[in-house]
Parts: sequence; C-alpha cells; structure tokens
Amino acid sequence: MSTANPQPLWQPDPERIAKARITRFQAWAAEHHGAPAEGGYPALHRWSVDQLDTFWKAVTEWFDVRFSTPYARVLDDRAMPGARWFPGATLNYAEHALRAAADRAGEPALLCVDETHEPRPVTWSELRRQVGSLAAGLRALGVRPGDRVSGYLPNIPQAVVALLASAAVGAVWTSCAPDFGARSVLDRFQQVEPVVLFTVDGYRYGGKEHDRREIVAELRRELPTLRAVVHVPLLGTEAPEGALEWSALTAGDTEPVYEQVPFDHPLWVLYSSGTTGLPKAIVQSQGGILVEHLKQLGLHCDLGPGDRFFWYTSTGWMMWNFLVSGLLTGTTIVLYDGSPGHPDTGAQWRIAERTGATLYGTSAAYVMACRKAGVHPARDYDLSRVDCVATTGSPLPPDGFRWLHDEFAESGADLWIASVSGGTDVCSCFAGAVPTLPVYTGELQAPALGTDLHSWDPSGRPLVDEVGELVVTQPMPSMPIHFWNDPDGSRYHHSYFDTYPGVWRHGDWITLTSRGSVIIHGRSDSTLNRQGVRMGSADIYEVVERLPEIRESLVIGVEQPDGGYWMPLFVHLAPDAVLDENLLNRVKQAIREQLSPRHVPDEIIEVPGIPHTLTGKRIEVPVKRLLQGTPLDKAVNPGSIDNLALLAFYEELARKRA
Ligand SMILES: CC(=O)CC(=O)O
Repeated sequence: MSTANPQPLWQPDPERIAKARITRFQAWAAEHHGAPAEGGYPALHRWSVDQLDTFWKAVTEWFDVRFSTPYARVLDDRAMPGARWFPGATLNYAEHALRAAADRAGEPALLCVDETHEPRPVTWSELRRQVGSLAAGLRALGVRPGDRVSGYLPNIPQAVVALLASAAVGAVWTSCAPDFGARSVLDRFQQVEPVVLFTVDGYRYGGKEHDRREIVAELRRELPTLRAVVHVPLLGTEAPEGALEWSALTAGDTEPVYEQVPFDHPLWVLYSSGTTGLPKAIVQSQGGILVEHLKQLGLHCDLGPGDRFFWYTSTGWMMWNFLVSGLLTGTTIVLYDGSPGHPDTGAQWRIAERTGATLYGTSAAYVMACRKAGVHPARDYDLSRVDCVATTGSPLPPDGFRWLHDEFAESGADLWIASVSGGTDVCSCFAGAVPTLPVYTGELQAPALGTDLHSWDPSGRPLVDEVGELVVTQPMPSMPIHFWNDPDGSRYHHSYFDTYPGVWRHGDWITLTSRGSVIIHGRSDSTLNRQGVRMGSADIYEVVERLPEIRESLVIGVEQPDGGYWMPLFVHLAPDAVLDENLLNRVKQAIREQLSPRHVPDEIIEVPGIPHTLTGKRIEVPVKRLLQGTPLDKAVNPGSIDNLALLAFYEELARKRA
C-alpha cells in the first residue's frame, strides 16, 4: 500500500514548518517535559502516546488552561471505558472560548454568512455580552448545572451564543438542525428531556423559505419537560404563545458568570445513529472537549488569533461543535447558514473568499462535486488567504487530492490539503492534519497526538500496510463520559468495546502505512454515513414501512471507488402494490419530511424479498459486501441466512453495476 505513492503530493516548506505552532510546542515540550527535540512529528507522536499523562499536562500548560481548582492527577483510572481525566480539577469551557474578548474586544469572533454570502461580524465583546445576558436569563429561568438545553437552530450566531451560555451555566447543550423532521428531533431530544428549547420559526435553504412552525408546535407538545421555549424569528414571525423572545433574553449588559464544574462535567450530547434502536446519545465532558479541541485546533489545524476558520456544517453534525471550538484558540469562526451549492456549485469557495478564510473545511463529496462541475476555485476566487483546505465526512479520493492540488498550484498557491477522520463519538479526529508533514495522495497525514491509533486484525494483532479495524488502545479525553439513559453502560460498552475488551473499536477500516500516514476505507459495519452525517437505517425502515405498500425494506450505504456514496433503498412490496411514480414519490416525501432530505436514498429498487439472519435481523453488512463486489461465499455465512436464494438478486445487481 505505502509503496503505491512514494512521492508526496505536497511538502511543507521550511518556513511553514518553522512557524507552525506544533513546532514551537515540540521545542517547548522538549525543554519543559522531556519530549524529543529531534525527530519531528513522528517522535513527538510516539512520546505523546508513550507518555500520555505528561503529554496532556503539557497541552494544558501550553494553552494555559485555567483550572479554578487544581487536579490531583492527569489520568486516574486508564481503563476503557471509565478512564477519569484530571480528577479534582474544575473549569469552564465557555470561559476559555471567550478569553479573546479580554484583549481583542472589537475584532470579529464570528463572521455570519447566509445565502446572500455577505459576511456580518459579531465582535468578541458583543459575543461575550450576549452570552453573559443569556446565561443570566437561563439562570433566571431556573436552569441549573446538568439541566439539558436544546436548540432547533441552523448555523447562526444565536446557536453559538446558546451553546456558550448553556456551558457557562453548566447546563448540557444539545442541537438538531431545522431540516430534521419532528420524528428525528424527538428521537433525540426525548431521550435527554430538555428544560429549554431554542428554536427558529423556519430557515432559508437553496433560495427558499422553509416554515417550521408546525414542527416546533409538535416539539413543544411532545417534550413535556420544557420549561421555556425561546423564539428566534429567522423568518420574521411573531413569537408563538408562551414563547420567549430571543432579543429580550439577550438584551442585558451582563458579564458572563462561569460555573466552575468538574473536568468530567457534561458539556453536550451528540447523537449517532446505529442500525437498531434510537440514536446513541453521546455525552462528552467540558474538560475533555476543551483539551482535545485545543490540541486539534491549535496544534493540528494550526489555528490561532488572526486565523479565520470556515467549515461547512450544520448544527446536526459534530463538525459544528468542532467549528465553535475554534474560538478556544482565539480564531474567528465563519458560520454559514444555507445550501452548500447555492446559487451555484462554487458557493463555498465564494464564502471562503469573502470571509478571508485561512482554513476552509468541507466534505470530500463537495470537493468531488466541484471537480465534476468544472469549478476552478483558485482561478475564479481570490483564495490567497486560504492556507489549508480540509475535508472529512468520507475519505477524500486520490482524484480529489490531485484536483485540489492542481487547481491551487496553477495559481501559484502552496496549498496544504488535510483529509481528516474521527467521528461524533469523540467529536474529534483520530488522524488527519499535521502542518509539518508531507501529504501523500489519498492519505491522511498521520495519527493525532495523544491518540494511540492502530489497525488490528480480528485477533488483535497490529497491522502495517494492511487493512484492519481502526482501534484506539489508550483513552482520549473526549471519549464519551457515558451515553444518556444507559445506566449500566451496556450500550456504550457494546458500541465500542465488545470486539476487543478494553480497546476502542471504532467501526472503520483503516491502513496505517509504514511511512506513518493513514488510509481510511469506510465503515466496517453497516452504519450509513453520508457526507459525514451518520444515519440509522432503523429510522428509515420505520418511516418507509409505515406505508401500507411496503412490506419490508433494506437500506445500504456503499462507498464508491470514485469517492461517491451510493445509498439504495430496497423495497419488498405488499401484494398488489406497484412501485410506480406515485409510490416512489410518496416514499421519498415521507423520508424527507419525517427524517430529513439527507435521508432520501439515491435509488429505490424493488426486490423479491429481504434476507435475514436466522434470528430475523436484516443482513445489511453482507448485502453491502455483495454490492461492493465481494463474492457470495466470502460475503456471508450461508448457514446464518434465512433465505439464501434472495441474495442472488444483490449479487446480480453488483455484477451489472461493476
Ligand atoms: C471528523 C469526522 O470524522 C467527521 C465525520 O466524518 O463524521
């Protein structure tokens, strides 16, 4: 594998290496903590996992983390799950996110962009004022540390203010994007029982207004724990009866009061859909996210004051939380609320240009779409401030690397391309950006610091230059502290620790190359992951099978060799039903409205039946393997299938598509 691309696509020049924050961190850590001064990133990474406690202590000192009470140890219990980080310490995430307000009050903390693509700044002092006012408002509403505060909000400044105000109070933030249908939102928020809901009346997307007032009314009816609803009038409507006005709650001129909470106090709940049951409600801690994101954003992404950080995301994806954490490094963050391709495919490049983004992140799928559409980013937009284009959501295919590289090289720019990968589960990256390392086509630069990343075979043997399971063998601070409503921890355990006891198995296929880079090959289980948004097949079955014409269904997400993602929905129809235009449209409409536009499959295909295991579970992984071209005898264990003959259909389909 690693001999396939012996020449790097890109090399950082000596000036970039010298200026990189990670270079300065290494020199400082060598002087103060015994890190290796020589050997560059590989040596620093080795040290960071061999001396895990010292590394994280160094991170807190380098970034001047303010503990209001000191910690007794860095890592108390190293067991996974159950590791305890910085016991005894208290701090507040929001206080760190707003630090730059002290000396850069008039500079922009946020640049907010809608589909007009005109950036509107919110200064650090204004952001702090609004957070202070809202935190006081939440306290006045009786919100206490540990209470859940929810947002049904797009990527607008109000969402950032509400997250930070919740964190300031010690409340637990959770959000869904407003293109989520009522069922999707309730499947998430009903689990965590929020006491406050921040909501818009609707949103604009692709040049159209989408009124969400009926859905908001349904959320209010179905969330009995709500004590307050706060109305953000994005479409200019009146607050519904009983709702509070955003403007009233944020009008005060109050210094934020930051609740000092234990390091492992919950910061937010993120959701990740699996193949069965409700989405996993993943809880990450204030301290864990603080230090992990300082490391990722400050050292790996090389962000700091003076930078502008734009990542195309929505509040329903962990990349939004990651984006907000850009504030921790004193960076200006760019919030874009709109369609990724409105009014044309080049939209995101135009936003990067107009906001002066220095790090622009997007999905690999968007890069590939631009390539296909003949967009010429560096020729047609002034991207001279863009230092790094980063991608995630799915691995960036080799053609995507080459296209980005060539487009920028033609205009004389020296572009660092960072393909990164992690997940909602850690709200971070296991591997990705390193400003001081070369980039090889199709590869992530290296495992992240403090991340003991390996590729293992089924018996737990480490592999190099071979595809294996992505595992992390030592704890990371941003691993979930628990799942919500999982009192005995069994769901948490089952999600990551069943395969290799005491070791995090993420569910991705990975290769660690002998030159230290990383290749991600897609999901090793059947979770749907479209442009980084993980979706539960169970959600789709529930909606589709409510239609009387559909007897049963099967949805599969297949990573394509060209970097695309094909998500067919197979339907077994009820007797006499016909898969005509009308039924096709009703299936799509049901999915779009009750889940989200992202859940709508690429194709709906009638099948003679859905195969199951002997215990009645639909067999998603074997069908996925068949569709990826694996021969039948290697894709399934025939003795475990209820009707083997049904698999012939999928085998034939794979043959036709090959
Ligand atoms: C960092 C990531 O891994 C984001 C994603 O693809 O979910």
